[in-house]
Amino acid sequence: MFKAPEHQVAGHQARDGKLGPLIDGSGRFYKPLQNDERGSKEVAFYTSFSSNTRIPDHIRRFFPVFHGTQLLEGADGCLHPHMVLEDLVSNRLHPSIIDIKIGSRTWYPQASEDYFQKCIKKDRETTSLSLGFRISGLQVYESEKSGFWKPDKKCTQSFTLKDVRSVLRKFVSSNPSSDAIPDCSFASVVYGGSTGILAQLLELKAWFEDQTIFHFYSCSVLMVYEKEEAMKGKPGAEVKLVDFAHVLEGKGIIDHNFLGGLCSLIKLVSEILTCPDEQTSNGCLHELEKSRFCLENGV
Ligand SMILES: O=P(O)(O)O[C@@H]1[C@@H](OP(=O)(O)O)[C@H](OP(=O)(O)O)[C@H](O)[C@H](OP(=O)(O)O)[C@H]1OP(=O)(O)O
Ligand SMILES: Nc1ncnc2c1ncn2[C@@H]1O[C@H](COP(=O)(O)OP(=O)(O)O)[C@@H](O)[C@H]1O
Repeated sequence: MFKAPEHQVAGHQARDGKLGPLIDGSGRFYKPLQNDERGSKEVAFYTSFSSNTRIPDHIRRFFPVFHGTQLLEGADGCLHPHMVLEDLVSNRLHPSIIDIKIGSRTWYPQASEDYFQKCIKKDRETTSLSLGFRISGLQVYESEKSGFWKPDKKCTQSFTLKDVRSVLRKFVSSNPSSDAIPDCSFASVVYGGSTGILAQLLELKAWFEDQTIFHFYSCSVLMVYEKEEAMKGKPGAEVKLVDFAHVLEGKGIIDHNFLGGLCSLIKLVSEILTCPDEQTSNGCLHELEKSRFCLENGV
Protein backbone atom coordinates (compact mmCIF):
# COMPACT_ATOMS: atom_id res chain seq x y z
CA MET A 1 0.00 0.00 0.00
CA PHE A 2 1.65 3.25 -1.17
CA LYS A 3 1.30 6.50 0.74
CA ALA A 4 2.94 9.91 0.95
CA PRO A 5 5.94 9.87 3.31
CA GLU A 6 5.22 11.07 6.83
CA HIS A 7 8.64 12.64 7.18
CA GLN A 8 9.17 14.70 4.06
CA VAL A 9 10.44 18.21 4.89
CA ALA A 10 10.80 19.91 1.46
CA GLY A 11 10.20 19.46 -2.24
CA HIS A 12 7.15 18.46 -4.25
CA GLN A 13 4.52 16.58 -2.27
CA ALA A 14 1.95 13.96 -3.28
CA ARG A 15 -1.31 15.74 -2.59
CA ASP A 16 -4.26 17.45 -4.28
CA GLY A 17 -3.80 15.24 -7.33
CA LYS A 18 -0.16 16.35 -7.71
CA LEU A 19 2.74 13.97 -8.00
CA GLY A 20 5.14 13.56 -5.11
CA PRO A 21 7.18 10.83 -3.47
CA LEU A 22 5.57 7.67 -2.10
CA ILE A 23 6.64 5.00 0.36
CA ASP A 24 5.32 1.49 0.98
CA GLY A 25 6.91 0.70 4.34
CA SER A 26 9.46 -1.63 2.74
CA GLY A 27 12.37 0.78 3.22
CA ARG A 28 12.08 2.24 -0.28
CA PHE A 29 11.31 5.81 -1.33
CA TYR A 30 9.64 6.24 -4.72
CA LYS A 31 10.35 9.63 -6.27
CA PRO A 32 8.30 10.45 -9.40
CA LEU A 33 10.24 11.57 -12.46
CA GLN A 34 9.23 15.14 -13.20
CA ASN A 35 7.98 15.17 -16.76
CA ASP A 36 10.40 17.72 -18.11
CA GLU A 37 14.09 16.82 -18.41
CA ARG A 38 14.61 16.96 -14.60
CA GLY A 39 13.36 13.41 -14.03
CA SER A 40 15.51 11.86 -16.74
CA LYS A 41 18.54 13.90 -15.61
CA GLU A 42 18.20 12.60 -12.07
CA VAL A 43 17.88 9.00 -13.31
CA ALA A 44 20.95 9.56 -15.49
CA PHE A 45 22.87 10.82 -12.47
CA TYR A 46 21.91 7.84 -10.29
CA THR A 47 22.74 5.42 -13.10
CA SER A 48 26.13 6.99 -13.71
CA PHE A 49 26.92 7.38 -10.00
CA SER A 50 25.90 3.79 -9.16
CA SER A 51 28.29 2.31 -11.72
CA ASN A 52 31.17 4.76 -11.23
CA THR A 53 34.08 2.83 -9.73
CA ARG A 54 35.90 6.06 -8.80
CA ILE A 55 33.46 6.80 -5.96
CA PRO A 56 34.95 5.55 -2.68
CA ASP A 57 32.64 3.54 -0.41
CA HIS A 58 32.93 6.03 2.45
CA ILE A 59 31.47 8.66 0.07
CA ARG A 60 28.87 6.37 -1.54
CA ARG A 61 27.23 5.93 1.87
CA PHE A 62 26.16 9.60 1.78
CA PHE A 63 23.89 8.88 -1.20
CA PRO A 64 20.60 6.96 -1.22
CA VAL A 65 20.95 3.53 -2.81
CA PHE A 66 19.32 3.51 -6.27
CA HIS A 67 17.18 0.50 -7.27
CA GLY A 68 16.19 1.57 -10.80
CA THR A 69 12.80 2.87 -11.89
CA GLN A 70 9.27 1.52 -11.60
CA LEU A 71 5.84 2.51 -12.94
CA LEU A 72 3.47 3.44 -10.12
CA GLU A 73 0.06 5.03 -9.88
CA GLY A 74 0.41 8.69 -8.87
CA ALA A 75 -2.03 10.89 -6.96
CA ASP A 76 -3.67 11.72 -10.33
CA GLY A 77 -4.66 8.07 -10.83
CA CYS A 78 -2.32 7.57 -13.82
CA LEU A 79 0.82 5.45 -14.11
CA HIS A 80 4.11 7.37 -13.86
CA PRO A 81 7.74 6.31 -13.74
CA HIS A 82 9.32 6.63 -10.28
CA MET A 83 12.92 6.33 -9.11
CA VAL A 84 13.17 3.58 -6.52
CA LEU A 85 15.50 4.88 -3.80
CA GLU A 86 16.54 3.80 -0.35
CA ASP A 87 14.21 5.45 2.19
CA LEU A 88 16.69 7.35 4.32
CA VAL A 89 14.45 7.58 7.39
CA SER A 90 12.53 4.29 7.35
CA ASN A 91 14.54 2.98 10.30
CA ARG A 92 13.63 5.98 12.47
CA LEU A 93 10.63 6.57 14.70
CA HIS A 94 10.71 10.34 15.26
CA PRO A 95 13.38 11.63 12.90
CA SER A 96 14.53 15.21 13.28
CA ILE A 97 15.44 16.24 9.74
CA ILE A 98 16.81 19.38 8.11
CA ASP A 99 17.12 19.86 4.34
CA ILE A 100 19.85 22.35 3.40
CA LYS A 101 20.15 23.36 -0.23
CA ILE A 102 23.84 23.90 -0.89
CA GLY A 103 25.41 26.51 -3.16
CA SER A 104 25.22 30.26 -3.51
CA ARG A 105 23.74 29.71 -6.98
CA THR A 106 21.11 27.07 -7.65
CA TRP A 107 21.00 27.66 -11.42
CA TYR A 108 23.30 25.69 -13.65
CA PRO A 109 25.19 26.78 -16.76
CA GLN A 110 23.00 26.51 -19.87
CA ALA A 111 19.76 26.81 -17.85
CA SER A 112 16.94 28.58 -19.72
CA GLU A 113 16.50 32.31 -19.12
CA ASP A 114 13.19 31.64 -17.25
CA TYR A 115 14.75 29.03 -14.97
CA PHE A 116 17.79 31.27 -14.35
CA GLN A 117 15.52 34.21 -13.39
CA LYS A 118 13.43 32.02 -11.07
CA CYS A 119 16.50 30.62 -9.32
CA ILE A 120 18.45 33.84 -8.99
CA LYS A 121 15.40 35.53 -7.45
CA LYS A 122 15.15 32.77 -4.82
CA ASP A 123 18.93 32.82 -4.27
CA ARG A 124 18.85 36.58 -3.65
CA GLU A 125 15.76 36.49 -1.45
CA THR A 126 17.09 33.70 0.75
CA THR A 127 20.47 33.12 2.40
CA SER A 128 21.83 31.22 -0.62
CA LEU A 129 23.72 34.18 -2.01
CA SER A 130 24.98 35.58 1.28
CA LEU A 131 25.71 32.32 3.07
CA GLY A 132 26.20 29.75 0.32
CA PHE A 133 23.21 27.66 1.43
CA ARG A 134 19.59 27.93 2.50
CA ILE A 135 17.31 25.86 4.65
CA SER A 136 14.64 24.30 2.44
CA GLY A 137 12.66 22.60 5.20
CA LEU A 138 12.94 20.94 8.58
CA GLN A 139 11.20 19.11 11.38
CA VAL A 140 12.51 18.72 14.91
CA TYR A 141 10.97 16.19 17.27
CA GLU A 142 10.10 17.76 20.59
CA SER A 143 7.92 15.38 22.63
CA GLU A 144 5.07 12.91 22.45
CA LYS A 145 2.71 15.69 23.52
CA SER A 146 3.82 18.46 21.17
CA GLY A 147 5.15 16.27 18.32
CA PHE A 148 7.36 17.93 15.74
CA TRP A 149 8.30 21.58 15.42
CA LYS A 150 7.92 22.09 11.67
CA PRO A 151 7.93 25.70 10.43
CA ASP A 152 5.83 26.09 7.29
CA LYS A 153 7.28 26.72 3.84
CA LYS A 154 6.57 30.48 3.95
CA CYS A 155 8.46 30.84 7.22
CA THR A 156 11.35 28.68 6.01
CA GLN A 157 11.66 30.70 2.80
CA SER A 158 11.95 33.92 4.81
CA PHE A 159 14.80 32.74 7.08
CA THR A 160 17.47 35.41 7.44
CA LEU A 161 21.09 34.72 8.32
CA LYS A 162 20.17 35.24 11.99
CA ASP A 163 17.30 32.76 11.67
CA VAL A 164 19.55 30.18 10.02
CA ARG A 165 22.01 30.41 12.91
CA SER A 166 19.15 30.08 15.36
CA VAL A 167 17.51 27.17 13.51
CA LEU A 168 20.77 25.22 13.40
CA ARG A 169 20.75 25.58 17.20
CA LYS A 170 17.07 24.71 17.53
CA PHE A 171 17.71 21.61 15.43
CA VAL A 172 19.78 20.15 18.27
CA SER A 173 17.72 21.55 21.16
CA SER A 174 15.08 20.00 23.39
CA ASN A 175 13.01 23.22 23.21
CA PRO A 176 12.86 23.98 19.46
CA SER A 177 9.32 25.39 19.37
CA SER A 178 9.81 27.64 22.38
CA ASP A 179 10.61 31.35 22.28
CA ALA A 180 13.31 30.66 24.86
CA ILE A 181 16.97 30.47 23.90
CA PRO A 182 17.67 27.09 22.23
CA ASP A 183 19.30 24.88 24.88
CA CYS A 184 21.51 22.99 22.38
CA SER A 185 21.14 19.90 24.62
CA PHE A 186 22.05 17.51 21.82
CA ALA A 187 24.72 19.60 20.06
CA SER A 188 27.66 17.56 21.29
CA VAL A 189 26.15 14.15 20.55
CA VAL A 190 24.55 15.13 17.19
CA TYR A 191 26.99 17.65 15.73
CA GLY A 192 30.10 16.60 17.66
CA GLY A 193 32.05 13.40 18.21
CA SER A 194 34.18 11.32 15.90
CA THR A 195 31.15 10.09 13.93
CA GLY A 196 28.84 13.09 14.38
CA ILE A 197 27.50 15.47 11.77
CA LEU A 198 30.52 17.79 11.74
CA ALA A 199 32.88 14.84 11.20
CA GLN A 200 30.68 13.61 8.33
CA LEU A 201 30.51 17.07 6.73
CA LEU A 202 34.30 17.29 6.93
CA GLU A 203 34.60 13.90 5.24
CA LEU A 204 32.34 15.11 2.43
CA LYS A 205 34.35 18.34 2.18
CA ALA A 206 37.58 16.39 1.76
CA TRP A 207 36.00 14.57 -1.20
CA PHE A 208 34.69 17.79 -2.72
CA GLU A 209 38.18 19.31 -2.50
CA ASP A 210 39.31 16.60 -4.94
CA GLN A 211 36.40 15.35 -6.97
CA THR A 212 35.84 16.86 -10.42
CA ILE A 213 33.42 14.20 -11.71
CA PHE A 214 30.15 15.99 -10.91
CA HIS A 215 28.83 19.48 -10.23
CA PHE A 216 25.90 19.35 -7.81
CA TYR A 217 23.60 22.31 -8.50
CA SER A 218 20.53 22.66 -6.28
CA CYS A 219 21.39 19.54 -4.32
CA SER A 220 20.60 19.24 -0.61
CA VAL A 221 22.41 18.00 2.45
CA LEU A 222 19.95 16.17 4.70
CA MET A 223 20.89 15.91 8.38
CA VAL A 224 18.95 13.36 10.40
CA TYR A 225 18.94 12.17 14.01
CA GLU A 226 16.62 10.57 16.53
CA LYS A 227 15.96 12.44 19.76
CA GLU A 228 15.49 9.27 21.81
CA GLU A 229 18.99 8.11 20.82
CA ALA A 230 20.54 11.55 21.38
CA MET A 231 19.02 11.67 24.88
CA LYS A 232 20.82 8.44 25.72
CA GLY A 233 24.05 9.93 24.37
CA LYS A 234 24.05 7.41 21.50
CA PRO A 235 25.62 8.58 18.24
CA GLY A 236 23.57 7.84 15.12
CA ALA A 237 23.12 11.19 13.39
CA GLU A 238 23.51 10.98 9.63
CA VAL A 239 24.38 13.28 6.76
CA LYS A 240 22.91 12.36 3.38
CA LEU A 241 22.69 14.02 -0.01
CA VAL A 242 19.43 14.25 -2.00
CA ASP A 243 18.03 15.84 -5.17
CA PHE A 244 20.23 15.34 -8.20
CA ALA A 245 17.97 16.78 -10.90
CA HIS A 246 20.57 19.41 -11.77
CA VAL A 247 23.84 17.54 -11.53
CA LEU A 248 26.23 18.24 -14.41
CA GLU A 249 29.49 16.65 -15.47
CA GLY A 250 32.41 18.22 -13.62
CA LYS A 251 34.78 18.01 -16.62
CA GLY A 252 37.90 18.15 -14.47
CA ILE A 253 36.81 21.27 -12.55
CA ILE A 254 36.27 21.49 -8.77
CA ASP A 255 32.63 22.13 -7.76
CA HIS A 256 33.41 25.48 -6.13
CA ASN A 257 29.73 26.34 -5.72
CA PHE A 258 28.99 23.25 -3.62
CA LEU A 259 32.31 23.31 -1.81
CA GLY A 260 31.85 26.96 -0.77
CA GLY A 261 28.38 26.29 0.63
CA LEU A 262 29.58 23.21 2.46
CA CYS A 263 32.44 25.16 4.09
CA SER A 264 29.98 27.81 5.22
CA LEU A 265 27.68 25.18 6.76
CA ILE A 266 30.68 23.57 8.47
CA LYS A 267 31.65 26.94 9.95
CA LEU A 268 28.19 27.52 11.42
CA VAL A 269 27.94 24.01 12.86
CA SER A 270 31.45 24.34 14.36
CA GLU A 271 30.48 27.63 16.01
CA ILE A 272 27.58 25.90 17.76
CA LEU A 273 29.96 23.29 19.13
CA THR A 274 32.44 25.89 20.35
CA CYS A 275 29.81 28.28 21.80
CA PRO A 276 26.66 26.26 22.61
CA ASP A 277 25.55 28.92 25.10
CA GLU A 278 25.58 31.84 22.71
CA GLN A 279 22.30 33.74 22.71
CA THR A 280 20.46 34.06 19.42
CA SER A 281 17.39 35.96 18.39
CA ASN A 282 14.75 34.15 16.39
CA GLY A 283 13.77 36.94 13.98
CA CYS A 284 10.75 35.86 11.99
CA LEU A 285 10.25 32.79 14.12
CA HIS A 286 9.37 34.92 17.09
CA GLU A 287 6.68 36.71 15.16
CA LEU A 288 5.24 33.56 13.62
CA GLU A 289 5.24 31.68 16.87
CA LYS A 290 3.60 34.59 18.58
CA SER A 291 0.83 34.71 15.98
CA ARG A 292 0.39 30.93 16.16
CA PHE A 293 0.14 31.16 19.95
CA CYS A 294 -2.47 33.93 19.61
CA LEU A 295 -4.49 31.90 17.08
CA GLU A 296 -4.36 28.72 19.15
CA ASN A 297 -5.26 30.52 22.34
CA GLY A 298 -7.85 32.89 20.90
CA VAL A 299 -5.85 35.94 22.02
O1 LIG B 1 7.64 24.64 -7.23
P1 LIG B 1 8.24 25.47 -6.14
O2 LIG B 1 8.06 26.93 -6.33
O3 LIG B 1 7.85 24.98 -4.79
O4 LIG B 1 9.81 25.30 -6.29
C1 LIG B 1 10.50 24.09 -6.09
C2 LIG B 1 11.49 24.30 -4.98
O5 LIG B 1 10.84 24.61 -3.80
P2 LIG B 1 11.11 25.94 -3.02
O6 LIG B 1 9.96 26.82 -3.42
O7 LIG B 1 12.43 26.53 -3.45
O8 LIG B 1 11.09 25.51 -1.62
C3 LIG B 1 12.28 23.04 -4.77
O9 LIG B 1 13.18 23.26 -3.72
P3 LIG B 1 13.30 22.23 -2.49
O10 LIG B 1 13.64 20.90 -3.09
O11 LIG B 1 11.99 22.29 -1.80
O12 LIG B 1 14.41 22.81 -1.73
C4 LIG B 1 13.08 22.73 -6.02
O13 LIG B 1 14.01 23.78 -6.23
C5 LIG B 1 12.18 22.60 -7.21
O14 LIG B 1 12.96 22.65 -8.37
P4 LIG B 1 13.78 21.46 -8.95
O15 LIG B 1 12.88 20.26 -8.89
O16 LIG B 1 14.99 21.33 -8.07
O17 LIG B 1 14.09 21.97 -10.30
C6 LIG B 1 11.20 23.74 -7.35
O18 LIG B 1 10.22 23.27 -8.23
P5 LIG B 1 9.84 23.88 -9.62
O19 LIG B 1 9.08 25.14 -9.36
O20 LIG B 1 11.11 24.15 -10.33
O21 LIG B 1 9.00 22.83 -10.23
N1 LIG C 1 15.73 8.89 -0.37
C1 LIG C 1 14.97 9.58 0.49
N2 LIG C 1 14.55 9.01 1.65
C2 LIG C 1 13.77 9.70 2.53
N3 LIG C 1 13.38 10.96 2.32
C3 LIG C 1 13.76 11.58 1.19
C4 LIG C 1 14.59 10.94 0.23
N4 LIG C 1 14.80 11.80 -0.79
C5 LIG C 1 14.15 12.93 -0.48
N5 LIG C 1 13.52 12.81 0.70
C6 LIG C 1 12.63 13.80 1.35
O1 LIG C 1 11.96 14.51 0.33
C7 LIG C 1 12.31 15.90 0.34
C8 LIG C 1 12.42 16.43 -1.07
O2 LIG C 1 13.33 15.67 -1.81
P1 LIG C 1 13.92 16.21 -3.18
O3 LIG C 1 14.67 15.09 -3.80
O4 LIG C 1 14.65 17.48 -2.94
O5 LIG C 1 12.59 16.53 -4.02
P2 LIG C 1 12.26 17.69 -5.09
O6 LIG C 1 13.03 17.33 -6.32
O7 LIG C 1 10.78 17.59 -5.23
O8 LIG C 1 12.72 19.01 -4.51
C9 LIG C 1 13.57 15.99 1.17
O9 LIG C 1 13.66 17.22 1.85
C10 LIG C 1 13.39 14.82 2.17
O10 LIG C 1 12.55 15.21 3.24
